[in-house]
Amino acid sequence: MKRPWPRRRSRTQTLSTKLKWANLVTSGTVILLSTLFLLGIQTYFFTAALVRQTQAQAAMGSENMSAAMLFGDRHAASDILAALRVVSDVQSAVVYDNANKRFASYLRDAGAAPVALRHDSGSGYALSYRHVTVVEPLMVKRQRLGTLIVQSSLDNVYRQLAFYLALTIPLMLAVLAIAHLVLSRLQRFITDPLRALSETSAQISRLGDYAIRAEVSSLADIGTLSTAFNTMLDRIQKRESELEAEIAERKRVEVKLDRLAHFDNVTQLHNRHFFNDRLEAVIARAQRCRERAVVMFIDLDNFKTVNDTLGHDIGDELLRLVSRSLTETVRPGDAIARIGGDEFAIILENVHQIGDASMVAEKCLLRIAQPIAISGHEIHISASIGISVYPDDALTMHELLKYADSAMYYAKNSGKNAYRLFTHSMQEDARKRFTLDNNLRRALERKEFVLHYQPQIDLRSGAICGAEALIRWIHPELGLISPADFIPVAEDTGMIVAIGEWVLREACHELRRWHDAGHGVRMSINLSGRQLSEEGLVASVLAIVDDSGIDARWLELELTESMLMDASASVIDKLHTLKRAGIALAIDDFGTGYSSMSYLKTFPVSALKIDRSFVRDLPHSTEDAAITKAIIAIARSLKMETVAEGIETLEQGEFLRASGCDKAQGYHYGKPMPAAQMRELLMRREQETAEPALPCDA
Ligand SMILES: Nc1nc2c(ncn2[C@@H]2O[C@H](COP(=O)(O)O[C@H]3[C@@H](O)[C@H](n4cnc5c(=O)[nH]c(N)nc54)O[C@@H]3COP(=O)(O)O)[C@@H](O)[C@H]2O)c(=O)[nH]1
Repeated sequence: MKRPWPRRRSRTQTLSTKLKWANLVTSGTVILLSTLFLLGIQTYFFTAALVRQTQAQAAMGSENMSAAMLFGDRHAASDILAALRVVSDVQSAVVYDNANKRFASYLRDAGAAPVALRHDSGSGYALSYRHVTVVEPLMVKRQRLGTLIVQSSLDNVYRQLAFYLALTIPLMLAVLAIAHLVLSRLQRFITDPLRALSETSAQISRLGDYAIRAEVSSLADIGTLSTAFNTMLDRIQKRESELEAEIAERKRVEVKLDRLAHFDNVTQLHNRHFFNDRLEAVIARAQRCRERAVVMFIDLDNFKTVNDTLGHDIGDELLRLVSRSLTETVRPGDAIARIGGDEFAIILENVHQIGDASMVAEKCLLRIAQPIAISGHEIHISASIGISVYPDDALTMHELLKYADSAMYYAKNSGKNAYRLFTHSMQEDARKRFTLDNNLRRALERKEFVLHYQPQIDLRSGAICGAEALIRWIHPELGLISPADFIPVAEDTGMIVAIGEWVLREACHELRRWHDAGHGVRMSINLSGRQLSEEGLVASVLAIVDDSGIDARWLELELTESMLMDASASVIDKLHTLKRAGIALAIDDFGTGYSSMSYLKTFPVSALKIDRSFVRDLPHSTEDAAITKAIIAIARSLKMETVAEGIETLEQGEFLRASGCDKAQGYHYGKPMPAAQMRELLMRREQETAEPALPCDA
C-alpha cells in the first residue's frame, strides 16, 4: 500500500513566516560570505606581513653571518642567530655550511627540532599551516658560504584572526538582527494586506456570507488583487442570490407538484395516487400485526344530475361538503381520499369485526343523505358503498380496490343509497360482466342481435293494438343471452347508445312493414337512461322515424320512473321535443319508483305501464288489487292511459279490464316472438276479426 507523502510543514506556514525565513537566510548568507571574504583578506595580509618580516630577519642575519662563516666562528654565528630572539614570531634559525652540515642554530624552544635543509632548498620561502620558512643563501663576493633558514610561527597571525573574528561575529549578528528588523517592517507592508485578504476569505468561508468585502489596499498590485477579489465576491453574491431564488422557486414548485401528486384540488383530500400508497402501507402493517383492514369504495348517486342541472361550481361545492361530512364521520387516523369524479375511498385500520365496517358505512350513508344547502338550493344526494376486507377478501391492494368497487356496483344496482360487503360470487358476476362487455363490443358488427315483439292488447276490443320491441342477443357460443343480463352492462359501458339506436332503427323499419301490410299497430321501444342523456338523442330518433317513413304518432318510447326522477332540465326539454314531434311517452314498471303525482304532471307522458309485480297475484291479493286500481285512477286523473304488464292468466286480464285498465301485455296474450311470427300473428288476428285492427288510440 502506498504511504501518503508527509504533509510539508512549509504548506502550513504563513506567507509572513516564510518571508521572514527567506530574509533571515538571505541576510545571514550575505553576512557570512562577507565575513569569510574579509577573513580571507586579513589572513592574506597578516601572512604576507609575517613573510616579509621573516625575509627581512633572514636578510639581516645573512649579512651579519658572512664574517662568522668566513672564519668558521660558530660562537659568533650562534650569537648572531640568538639576536633573533627579540622577534617574537621567529621560532628557529639554522645555518648550514656548503657541506650541508649545521654550522649554527637558534631554537626558541629548547625542545624543538631545527629546520632541516632539504636538497631542493633554494632561496625563497615556504608556507605551511603552522610556519613561514625563509631560506637565504649566505654569499660573500658571489661565493656561497652556506644557507640560513629562518622559520616564523603563524600563531600570532591566528591570534590576530581570532581577535578579528571575535570582533566581527557580534557585529555581523547585530547587522543581521537590524537587517531582519528592517526587512520584517518592510515585509508587513506587503503581507498585512495579503493577510487581511486571507482573513476575509476565511471569514466568508466560515460564515458563508458573501456580502463581506475585503479592504482595498493602497499598494498597486495588492490593491488590484483585492479589487478583483471583491468583484469576484460581487459575482458570487449575485449568483448566490440567483441560486437562492431559483432554489426557493424550485422548492415552491416541488411543494406544489407534491400537493398535486398527492392531493385532490377540489376537496383537498388525498388523491388516488396517495391512497394507493397508503393502502399498500396499511396492508403491510396489517400483515405484520395480523390485523384486519377495510376498504370502503363510495360512489355518489346521481351526482351527474346535480352537475348537469345546477352547474359544475355547485357540483364542486357538493363534493367539498360531502368530503367534509365523510372526514367528520370516520376516525381521525382513517385515510380518506377522492379517487375519481364522484368516487371516494376510505381505509379503516385495525378493524376487529366486519360489523364495525358496516356501522361506519351506515354512518356515512346517513351523513351523506342529510340535505345540503348550496347557493339557495337544497340538494338531496345519496351514495352507494362497497366494502372489501383484508385479509378475508383479498391480500393485495389492487384486489381489495377491485372488490370494493364490485361491491359498490352491487349496492348501486340494488337501488342506491346502500352499502354491500364483497362476496366472491360478486367477483364471478363481475367476470361474467367482463366477458359480456368484451363480446358486446363485437355483437353489433357481427349482427348477433335480433328483435322480438310482444303483442299489446286493447282490453276493450281484444284486438292487437301494438307491440313492445324486446332485444335478444344470440351469441354463437353462449347461446341466447337475456337483455336482463346484458342491458345493464351495455348501460355501464355506454354501448347502450349504439345498441339503442340499432333497436330504434330495426323496430321502426319493422313497423313500416306492418303498416305497409295494413296492420295499424303502435310500436313501443325501451329507452335507457344513458340514451336519454345523450345530446343527439332527439335528432337521432327523428332521423330514424323519418328514414323509416313511419308516422311518429305510431311510436311510443318507454322510460322508467327513476329516469324521470333523475331527469335534468335538458332531459325534460328533450321529452317535450319528442312529444311535440308526435311520439308518445310511457312510464315503464310504474309503481316500483316513488314518483309523486305533482312530479308526474310535469312530464309529457301519455301512458303508465303497471309493473308486473302488482299483476302477478291478481285478483287474489287485495293489496295488489288496491294498488293497480289506484294506478289506474291516477292515470285517469292525469289523462293518461294504462297498460298492465305480465298478464299470464285470463283472470288477471279480466280483473284489469273490469278495473278500467286500457291495455294488456303478457304471456297470456303472447310471448315476445321473432318478427316473422309477429307478422303471422297480426295477419291471423286480422283474418279472424275480418276487419283491420284499429290503432289503440284511434
Ligand atoms: N333499454 C332497453 N331495454 C330492453 C330492451 N329489450 C329489453 N329490455 C329490457 O330488458 C329487461 C328484460 O327484458 P325481457 O327479458 O325481454 O323481458 C320482457 C318480457 O319478456 C317480460 N314479460 C312480458 N310478459 C311477461 C309475463 O307475462 N310474465 C313474465 N314473467 N315476464 C313477462 O317482461 C319484460 C318486458 O318488460 P318491460 O320492458 O318492463 O315492459 C326488461 O327490463 C326490458 O325492459 C331494449 O331494446 N332496450
